[in-house]
Amino acid sequence: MKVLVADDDPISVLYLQDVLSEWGYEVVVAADGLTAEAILREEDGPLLAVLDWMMPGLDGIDVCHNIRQAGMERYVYMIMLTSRTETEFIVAAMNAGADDYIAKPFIAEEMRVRVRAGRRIVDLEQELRRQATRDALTGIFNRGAILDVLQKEIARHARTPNFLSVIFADLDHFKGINDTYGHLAGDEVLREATRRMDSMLRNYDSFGRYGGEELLAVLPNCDPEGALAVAERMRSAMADTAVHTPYGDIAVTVSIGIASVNTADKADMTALLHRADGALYAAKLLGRNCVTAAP
Ligand SMILES: Nc1nc2c(ncn2[C@@H]2O[C@H](COP(=O)(O)OP(=O)(O)OP(=O)(O)O)[C@@H](O)[C@H]2O)c(=O)[nH]1
Repeated sequence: MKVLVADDDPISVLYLQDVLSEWGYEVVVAADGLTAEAILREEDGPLLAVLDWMMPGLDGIDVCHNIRQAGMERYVYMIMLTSRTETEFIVAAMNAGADDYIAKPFIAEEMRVRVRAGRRIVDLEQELRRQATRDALTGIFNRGAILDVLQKEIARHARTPNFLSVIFADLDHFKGINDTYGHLAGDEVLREATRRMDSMLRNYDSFGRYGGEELLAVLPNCDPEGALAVAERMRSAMADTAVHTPYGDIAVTVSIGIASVNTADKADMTALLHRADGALYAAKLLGRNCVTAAP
């Protein structure tokens, strides 16, 4: 796990770097408050931080305050390093958003257990977030989370001329699979189908379970031709090989509807989903196991 050490005293930084690396942490260093804040705000920034109170630019208190105000999605656990241990200072640090403090000069063992306590909180927070955003059966995003991703992608690319595509995929005659092989076999098929289709997506695409056996992929920076190619790969990943389950090999196909929008054209999430859903309906009408693009 990454830990940010923000301190303008190079000796103190070296010592902290030494002990934290020895305990298995990956240390990121900032020599002033502004750099510390910028690092913590990075998309993949550290979730744990040890901040010196006195720093040039922004001090540790300002950094805590700004990070809490930033409304970041992930929680950053911040430990204030301070030579001021009177109650009023501690209260000020905690009020600014610090989670804990350590008196300077610190004893390594105390630092170790306090950072470990922080790590426990961060781990718990991440697990809660995972449970809240993932579908329990398939492990892909749940409906709320994939719609959240789509909304954010639309907002992120608003006013940039760029294509955003969505893919709606629905397993064909899934009720029949449940009826013939049982619900547990249906679950296996659903799990394997999401795994196969997910593996056809790029790293920056997202995949979620929209409803029962209806899946939604969000493809940023992907034009209609690109989306068609991905959807076709998803379709054949299902049609080409039956799903091997303890209840027998089960052949299953998927119908797919796609819709693309140029994000410069004030994309509307509901309208985009509606178009993709219409395309999926058309694919079902065409006899299933095919891909249809919305006009
Ligand atoms: N095993 C299993 N079945 C599910 C799950 N979620 C939804 N289903 C089933 O998926 C089936 C969907 O059936 P329908 O909506 O009639 O669609 P279909 O049989 O796939 O037919 P078409 O979509 O028209 O090709 C229902 O029988 C649901 O009970 C799940 O998590 N596990």
